[in-house]
Amino acid sequence: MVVCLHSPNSLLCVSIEASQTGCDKVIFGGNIKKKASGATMNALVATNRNFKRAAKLLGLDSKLEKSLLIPFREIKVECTIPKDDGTLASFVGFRVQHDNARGPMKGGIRYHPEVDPDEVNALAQLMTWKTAVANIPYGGAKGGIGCNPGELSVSELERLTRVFAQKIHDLIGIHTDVPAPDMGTGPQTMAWILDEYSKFHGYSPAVVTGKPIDLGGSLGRDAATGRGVLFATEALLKEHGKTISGQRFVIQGFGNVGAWAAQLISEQGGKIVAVSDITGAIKNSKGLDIPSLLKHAKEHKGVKGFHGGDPIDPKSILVEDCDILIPAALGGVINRENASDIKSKFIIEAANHPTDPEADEILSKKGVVILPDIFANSGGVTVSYFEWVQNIQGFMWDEEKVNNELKNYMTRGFKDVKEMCKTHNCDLRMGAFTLGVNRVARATVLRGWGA
Ligand SMILES: NC(=O)C1=CN([C@@H]2O[C@H](COP(=O)(O)OP(=O)(O)OC[C@H]3O[C@@H](n4cnc5c(N)ncnc54)[C@H](O)[C@@H]3O)[C@@H](O)[C@H]2O)C=CC1
Ligand SMILES: O=C(O)CCC(=O)C(=O)O
Repeated sequence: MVVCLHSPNSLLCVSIEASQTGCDKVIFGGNIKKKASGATMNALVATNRNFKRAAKLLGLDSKLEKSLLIPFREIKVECTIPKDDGTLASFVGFRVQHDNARGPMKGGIRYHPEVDPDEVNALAQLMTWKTAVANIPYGGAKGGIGCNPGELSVSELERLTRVFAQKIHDLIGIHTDVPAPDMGTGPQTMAWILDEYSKFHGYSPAVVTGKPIDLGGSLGRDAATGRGVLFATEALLKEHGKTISGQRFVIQGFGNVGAWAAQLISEQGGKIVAVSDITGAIKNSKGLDIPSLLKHAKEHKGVKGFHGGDPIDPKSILVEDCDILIPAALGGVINRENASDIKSKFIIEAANHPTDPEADEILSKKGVVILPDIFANSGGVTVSYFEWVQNIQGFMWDEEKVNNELKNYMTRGFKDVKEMCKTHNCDLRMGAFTLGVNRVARATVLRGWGA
């Protein structure tokens, strides 16, 4: 038997087919670390830096600081599936459970070629602070599989999801860890995980959120992250004596979050002047017709080729002229290389960790106001919480109640963040970090160490 030890040194994006390697089995080895590429800082280094700044502002004890930083549990599993053509493909799946001091760990599962252990770790940590900022009774987790979902058929995606669920089913659960969708996954992915989990543990809809409505999903969850972005933006603008109406927006990413944000913002009179996705970028200084663009993107699987605007270089999207920039795709996109060219006055972080700490410094000197991810995109996990509550109660809320409650949480969250900014004389990112870290630290100390 020939065994091939495979240790990729950069991206964990490979789908290695055993038949292609000439080996009987492919083993993914080593402690794989993704190096920061070009101007982008490693996601975990960046997140730890923000955490440490917050810990310093709070005057946290160094031992407590260390305990909050180390993840509760890191899971790495090999997922091999037969592809539709009969060959085998192996993928690596991760679930990092960062902290459970405030409740069950909570966070999405991402399918993307650039999923790597450091990034999943960073995203799991961000979930811990995010659920605390939102003041919902959860800790933080995140998962991912290094794959390109666009290159897999629906039945391949189903097999991959079921194998992943088989490997982690004992480590997730209604009161331990509750997954949800993230980039490259959606309600159907959650339905497969629910079905696979239920084979081992009995039917348990609350084990995942972001499910299809027919399986106990919540009304309003699909739009929740985008709607939360709208409420967060309204709260920020109000403080600056402005409203959404008449502001010019640029949005990077036109998936679940970006497309819903665009729709809801344009309904409030905001002008979306440019958007991009993986297929391309388009611009119309008079404002894009969002309903037509949504129809086009659905029919053509992307924004490319939309006739209601001019094509532009997707690389320039973040530096397009606008009042408000909304990154709603990948992490680390705003970095030391492009920060000084950014023209917007406000950045609303709909994506997770879109801004490097180095870019934060540059933008702060330019007077750009950044609404940080752990508050700005917390609408998704907040409505996930409502979904979990509805499942446990066995009682479905109407959409108006979901949206009204979401608005209450986002408005209160903004007030709480601002309060911390005042207390610690800091920017909104540190306001949100100190708020989240302080709440988790308090819960940790109250629970004690079982001595
Ligand atoms: N779905 C959710 O409820 C939440 C998502 N987020 C974050 O929001 C961001 C977007 O997530 P979703 O909209 O759910 O994912 P999605 O998979 O629905 O959409 C992702 C979008 O990003 C675009 N994209 C991918 N690579 C790109 C690139 N190199 N340049 C430009 N566009 C690119 C895709 O074409 C697509 O339009 C992620 O950072 C995710 O972690 C945060 C909170 C909750
Ligand atoms: O809805 C959830 O539970 C988590 C959403 C998520 O992954 C995120 O907020 O980044």
